Amino acid sequence: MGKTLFQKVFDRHKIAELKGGKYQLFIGLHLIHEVTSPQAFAMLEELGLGVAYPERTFATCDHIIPTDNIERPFQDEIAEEMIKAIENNTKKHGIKFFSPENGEQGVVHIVGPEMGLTQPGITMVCGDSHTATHGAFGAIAFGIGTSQVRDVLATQTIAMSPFKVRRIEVNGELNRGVYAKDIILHIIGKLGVNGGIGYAYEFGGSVISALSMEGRMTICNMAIEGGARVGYINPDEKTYDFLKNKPYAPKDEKWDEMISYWESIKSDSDADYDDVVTIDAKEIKPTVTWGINPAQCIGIDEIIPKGDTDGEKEALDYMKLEGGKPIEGTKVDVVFIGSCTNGRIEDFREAARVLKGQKVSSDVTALAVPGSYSVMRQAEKEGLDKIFTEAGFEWRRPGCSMCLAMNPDKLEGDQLCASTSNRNFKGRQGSSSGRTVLMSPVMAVAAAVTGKISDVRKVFDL
Ligand SMILES: CC(C)[C@H](C(=O)O)[C@@H](O)C(=O)O
Ligand code: SF4
Repeated sequence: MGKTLFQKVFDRHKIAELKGGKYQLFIGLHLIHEVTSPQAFAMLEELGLGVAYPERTFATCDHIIPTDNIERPFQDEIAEEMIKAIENNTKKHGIKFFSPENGEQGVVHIVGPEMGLTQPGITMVCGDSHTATHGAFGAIAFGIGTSQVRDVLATQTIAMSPFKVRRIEVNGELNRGVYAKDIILHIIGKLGVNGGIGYAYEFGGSVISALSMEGRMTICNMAIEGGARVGYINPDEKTYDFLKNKPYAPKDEKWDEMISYWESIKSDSDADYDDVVTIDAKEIKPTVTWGINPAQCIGIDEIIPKGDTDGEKEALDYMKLEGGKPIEGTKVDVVFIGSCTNGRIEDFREAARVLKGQKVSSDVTALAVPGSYSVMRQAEKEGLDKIFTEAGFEWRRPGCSMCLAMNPDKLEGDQLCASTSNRNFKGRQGSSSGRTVLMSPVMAVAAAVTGKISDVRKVFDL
């Protein structure tokens, strides 16, 4: 029996066998941000320890950063303290900081790949649950808690048990108006928010292979929303083309050497999976959430569940939606295009393509927030920002923004937000009664233009 990429990469990074089925695993790359690193550095300080491999650690600031007025000091004192802490900690320990001042800042899961730090066959961690995003390159990447951030800073290793591996194959031809976001929402809808607990998800099949690297990142980004801490895709030519010439990508002979390593860690064709799920692309429609977790989703032309279970009742109640009715036509107050799920250049290109020449509905507030300075610069170079602003969107500076509202971008009261982010939990977007409906960027544009949750296939000539 052959091995999966997960098994090969895990085995290669094992240092020692520990008690209870755990291993000490070497971590190739550690990304840090301002929310989960300050206490980790404080714990190191208390223990009198330094950072073992500062050259394998990279920092950015994303959650708390304002997206309109980025003048320092930030108006919010806590935000200012947090950015100061990461500035000081990175300086003290000789860690590279992708700052707004040097024009390299962005959401951590967008910056890693665009810098060429995210590479196939590495182990990587970040004190952030959406770290599996980097699995799109064939890395074994997962989120860790603050005490593990401390451990990785101090030792560059972590204690963990391997995951089982579930292969999720998506084959066939995608329907019109269906994007990576719809695919992953559909998968989570099918397998549930807890379906992936204990598993790494290996995404494959002809539909996944045909996706761009941006689309693949959207898929892996949401693995955790299905309970899987790791989500990955075997590397291929697209992966290598994306990586080539990125600032931290291997160069010259090292590049050729790495290609042979990357090829060697792909899952074998006879790999032994713990589970296999096959999905026919024809089943997948433009998908939206109607509830309070990402598995509570339906095709845009489907009916909201009636509320037969307590979970459904709770969700309908919170969302102020009526079971048994269509979701299409529900009034939208805010539209948010951005986040580490859908804040990449391809997302803004596709959103701008359908938005061009249209106007945001007069009662909708619409934000377009690039995932990083690099995305922002590229979008502006292509004139995409103009398309957004002329339509009535606000074009902002990079950050997590309204994805979780640890910054001034927040919903008010029970506003309903059509959002390209990854979580529709209660209160997620900054108001304790705010409502989130997850969808793809083009669906968000359709919502912005019509002021309602709409079927993109009816609104635009795709
Ligand atoms: C703040 C951070 C720890 C958190 C995470 O772990 O994912 C955030 O990024 C999120 O998306 O909820
Ligand atoms: S964009 Fe959202 S999901 Fe991504 S890291 Fe920021 S807060 Fe978390």
